[in-house]
Amino acid sequence: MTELPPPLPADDARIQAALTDTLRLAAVRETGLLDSIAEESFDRLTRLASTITGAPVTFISLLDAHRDFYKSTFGMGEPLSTLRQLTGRTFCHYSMVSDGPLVLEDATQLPVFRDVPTVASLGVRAYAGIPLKTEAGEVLGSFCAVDFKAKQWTEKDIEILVELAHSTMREIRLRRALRDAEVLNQQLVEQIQKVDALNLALNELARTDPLTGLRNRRAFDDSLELELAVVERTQSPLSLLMLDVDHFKQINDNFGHEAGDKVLRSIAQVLSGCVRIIDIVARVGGEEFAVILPHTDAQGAHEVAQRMRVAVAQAGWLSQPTTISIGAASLRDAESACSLFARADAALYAAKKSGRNRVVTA
Ligand SMILES: Nc1nc2c(ncn2[C@@H]2O[C@H](COP(=O)(O)OP(=O)(O)OP(=O)(O)O)[C@@H](O)[C@H]2O)c(=O)[nH]1
Repeated sequence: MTELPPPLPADDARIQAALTDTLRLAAVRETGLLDSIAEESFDRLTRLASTITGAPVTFISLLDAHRDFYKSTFGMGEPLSTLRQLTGRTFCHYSMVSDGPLVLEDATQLPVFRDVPTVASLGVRAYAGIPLKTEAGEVLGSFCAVDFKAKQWTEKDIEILVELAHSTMREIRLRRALRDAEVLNQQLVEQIQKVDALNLALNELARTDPLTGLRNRRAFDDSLELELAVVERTQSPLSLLMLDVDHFKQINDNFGHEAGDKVLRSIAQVLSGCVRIIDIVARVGGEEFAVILPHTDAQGAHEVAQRMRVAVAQAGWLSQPTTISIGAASLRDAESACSLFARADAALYAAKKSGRNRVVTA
């Protein structure tokens, strides 16, 4: 490389303008590498550069507005290897504004370059820096090799450094693509979570009676099957109440459909207020309700049913009392949900037949 003329140092104003150029700085920050820790994928490249060129020190610099950040250093030794950033004018600044590789055999012999602080402070004499250029033409920093004695860089040395600078840029692009993919992935996860939440809400809606907010018939059927499965394991008692509002047609006829709706909502509240948290209250028909009472025998079920009947009768929502009839049935050995439901319903029918506003146990 001795036949190359010594490079002309760029003037300070040009370097300063390039250092603080907003597009270039944005590109540097976009790498996401500033202040990041050392990584093998970059260290491998600086190590290789030293091995092949024989330069004792190699490094990858990223030029922020007011400091050089070293993403990877090789051969600097302690404590220099922990010095991951430099301030003041550096060779990399000249490399940034040089059109191609900046190759200096002996900085101490060259005007301006000899005044670069690291010449005096660290004893740097030879420098070869390959600008790290984005596809848009922004220079992020340099891939550099340094020697502490004058060095005649061979063409092969420079070719290798140029190749490794390309590899560094590929690594930077790859990291960027990975980050973008991670962001996309995160967005996808969030979308899936939203859809899941919506599905959950929809499912809940499909199982809820819109008028009273209680479980609807479908949810009731599922709950009864589930509770029966529990009973099969635990052998605990379980009872079912079927409730029907007495003469509800008259309520609608006398006070209007809206008043009828209001009564249904109020009954739902009263029934819910009469049970434990594990009990399940559902609206299973127009003016029909059902209550599943886990861990409750016939006597317990009768007590709950009476409590509900009295609470509704005493409510006084309308100028005439509202009453309910209740059929109660307790699960028999190996009985199906269907059979239990039919027996409770038959008991309800008996309560209606025998005068209403009463509880009949199957
Ligand atoms: N307001 C209102 N009325 C309803 C709703 N669903 C059913 N109904 C009414 O409830 C009434 C039920 O009447 P019937 O089945 O004859 O029974 P009932 O009048 O309560 O008489 P018994 O059950 O024999 O005491 C009908 O008039 C239905 O229109 C509802 O969501 N809102």
